[in-house]
Amino acid sequence: MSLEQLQKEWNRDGVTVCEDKNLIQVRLETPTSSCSIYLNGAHVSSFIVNGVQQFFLSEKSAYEPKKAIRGGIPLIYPQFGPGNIQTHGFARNMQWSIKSTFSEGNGTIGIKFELKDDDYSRNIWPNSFRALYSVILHPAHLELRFSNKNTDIKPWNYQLAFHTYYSISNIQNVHVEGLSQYEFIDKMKKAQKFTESRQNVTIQEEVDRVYVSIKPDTPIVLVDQSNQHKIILKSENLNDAVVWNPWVDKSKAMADFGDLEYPNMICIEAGQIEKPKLLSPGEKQCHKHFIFPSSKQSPSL
Ligand SMILES: O=P(O)(O)OC[C@H]1O[C@H](O)[C@H](O)[C@@H](O)[C@@H]1O
Repeated sequence: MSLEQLQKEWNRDGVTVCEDKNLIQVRLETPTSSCSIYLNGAHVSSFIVNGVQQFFLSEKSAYEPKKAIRGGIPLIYPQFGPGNIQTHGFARNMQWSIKSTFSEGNGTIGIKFELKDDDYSRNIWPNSFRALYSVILHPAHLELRFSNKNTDIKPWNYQLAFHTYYSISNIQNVHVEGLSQYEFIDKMKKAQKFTESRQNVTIQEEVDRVYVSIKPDTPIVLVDQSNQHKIILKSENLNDAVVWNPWVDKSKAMADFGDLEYPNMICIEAGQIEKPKLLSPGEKQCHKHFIFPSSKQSPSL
């Protein structure tokens, strides 16, 4: 569908379809918040509350069809990896279509995207699926709902992650709360398992960990001490959380990431990673993730 057709079909109060960096993007807006989502990957690239950008986006990111964007929220599906197919799956590389826009009251504005298997996906992963992804912008927080259905005649399993890149003042000023006493798979140490002993998880080197079996309703909190900014993360039906910062060497090795950008970002990813979900033919699963920023500027949270 052309940009003009998409605009005619979907533009309304609080929803604008536009072109950005040669890709189609949808912008959602409430009086106090906004967010942008590329159809390529249904990739949320920006989330602003009370004028404060919450997400990191690399200046070196590619913006091309079939390529992942470095920053915001790459949607990782149907595999996190390592596994049989490309790391982090293919959903972040594919063009999603818009299914509907909606409001659930209280000043919210939402958009639902759809992705189904096609020749490209079946060439990578030989299974039929239908995925729906709703991005719901609230006046002061973001809600993400992902559901997927097995439309195949055989069972298959999947992993999922909201691979969110947060913008921070400096990695030295931040810590993550809520992970204490959880086991984690340390990808920097041959995927061995350890138990987190710290109340406040800080980062002083390359970190790549999957914290597992996090109790439902446990909030994870990203605290930036320099500007009193906090981001509270909550999930439903997602058991794991990744903490990642590439630090010096890995930053240099990534073509789509600046060598000196690592102090200004941290990824905290809510996901279903350690134990993939099995879906029988016709079966469906839903997952939710919520991002609540709060700072001195927005004391209501
Ligand atoms: O380069 P990407 O595929 O986007 O992956 C970037 C990073 O994402 C995750 O956090 C993984 O745990 C890391 O191992 C990986 O390096």
